[in-house]
Amino acid sequence: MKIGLGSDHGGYNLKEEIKKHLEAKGIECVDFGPKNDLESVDYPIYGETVANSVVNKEIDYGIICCGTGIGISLAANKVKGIRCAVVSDVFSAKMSKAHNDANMLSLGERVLGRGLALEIVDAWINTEFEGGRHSKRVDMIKEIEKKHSK
Ligand SMILES: O=C(CO)[C@H](O)[C@H](O)COP(=O)(O)O
Repeated sequence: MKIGLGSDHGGYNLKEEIKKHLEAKGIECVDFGPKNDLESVDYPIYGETVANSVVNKEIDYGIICCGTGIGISLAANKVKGIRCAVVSDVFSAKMSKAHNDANMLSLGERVLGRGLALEIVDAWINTEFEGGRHSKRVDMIKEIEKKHSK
């Protein structure tokens, strides 16, 4: 499994913690930046960059962070084919994969402690999409996307 990571300055430390955590498990990570949190950067750039890499199949999944997880997820979700879930609890992390087939996860460094954030990451990467009745609903989301991308 290859995971792309990105953040803004507000999510930088959490991105670094997630990278350490995943690499310690032998999971390959591609870090799309930023390289430090010394300056303020704009989250849409990093949300879109990681999202592009997911839809281009250069990576399997994306995990992105900003202060709240919200802004960067909104940017990622503008990329056709992305289903990015902002998550703050383990149950929603599991459901975002099992029911919604989320291909990106977004976390807020100013919302979550490190321990919970890493539990959420583990729950998310270890959960599979269940398919079945959920496939039809995910397909309906894709239809909406098609309708609005003309
Ligand atoms: O959470 C975020 C977007 O949803 C950003 O990280 C946050 O807005 C950055 O704020 P500031 O420039 O004040 O550090």
